[in-house]
Amino acid sequence: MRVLVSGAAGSLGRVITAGLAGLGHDVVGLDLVPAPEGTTFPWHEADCADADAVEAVVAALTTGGTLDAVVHLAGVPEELSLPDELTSHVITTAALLDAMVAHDVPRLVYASSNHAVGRTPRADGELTEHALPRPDTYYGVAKVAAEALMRLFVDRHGIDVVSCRIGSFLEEPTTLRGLSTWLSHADGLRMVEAALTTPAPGYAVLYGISANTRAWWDLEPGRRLGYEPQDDAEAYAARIGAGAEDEAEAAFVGGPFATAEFHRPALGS
Ligand SMILES: NC(=O)C1=CN([C@@H]2O[C@H](COP(=O)(O)OP(=O)(O)OC[C@H]3O[C@@H](n4cnc5c(N)ncnc54)[C@H](O)[C@@H]3O)[C@@H](O)[C@H]2O)C=CC1
Ligand SMILES: O=C(O)[C@H]1OC(=O)[C@H](O)[C@@H](O)[C@@H]1O
Repeated sequence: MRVLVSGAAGSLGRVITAGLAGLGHDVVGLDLVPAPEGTTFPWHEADCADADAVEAVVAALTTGGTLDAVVHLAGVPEELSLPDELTSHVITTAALLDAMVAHDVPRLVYASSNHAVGRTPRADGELTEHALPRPDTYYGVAKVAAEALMRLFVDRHGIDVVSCRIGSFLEEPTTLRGLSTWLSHADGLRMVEAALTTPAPGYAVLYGISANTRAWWDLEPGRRLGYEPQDDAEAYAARIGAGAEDEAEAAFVGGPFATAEFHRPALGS
């Protein structure tokens, strides 16, 4: 497949582009910043929040060729102001969706986040794909809004979207929470590959975590799409130690993002 990967210079982007290229896909990178040294695939430097710039990139890639999918990983993975979050996650997604529809690009794989449902209490039990939007931060609000926008485009235009609500994408888990929420690099690639190749998903959501012994987020939605995680954070449990998890952090899906540390006005400073 020929795949445009936004946020290609980032922590997910570097792993996913290298992995997809290794699987034989024809990868094109897109990022605000230049290609990392040694990059061997084509690269476009543009702001995904700039609709004209995104349109120009997608137009160039679809003139005399086809683009099979976009993997949208561009975005700031932290809590910013509400307007900045909306720009980083919703406006960038909108620019890509508009360009995809204009140039018949049929599939989007999106790096959503557990923080879209981060304020869901752990006491509610297993977290399923049917959890209602329940963000823990403005970051989470923006992921919810991006998911709503993608669903609208699926319904209106018949494109396919797989929204991956990622846990903690790291080389290895570093906290007690991470023993439940870890997504290994190899499983991250398996997740994206499944989301790219599963036949006709329509609009689908999955939880992007590894096969962690301590997981309490449902892996079935991913398995239905062909995502079979192989790694387990438990292998690192001894290294992390038995230190008690902060009670407030353990109480919600979003962990620390759901704590009072992030409480602030939605507008103004
Ligand atoms: N790292 C994690 O554990 C998780 C990440 N995610 C999501 O995955 C995506 C990627 O996250 P990471 O790779 O960790 O972040 P990162 O900060 O390492 O990489 C993001 C990349 O996107 C680029 N970028 C940011 N805004 C852009 C824009 N407007 N236009 C073009 N490029 C832009 C940056 O230059 C950077 O190279 C984000 O959307 C994040 O919300 C979701 C859940 C967990
Ligand atoms: O929940 C988590 O562990 C991760 O979730 C995210 O969406 C964030 O981008 C990342 O900074 C967090 O570490």
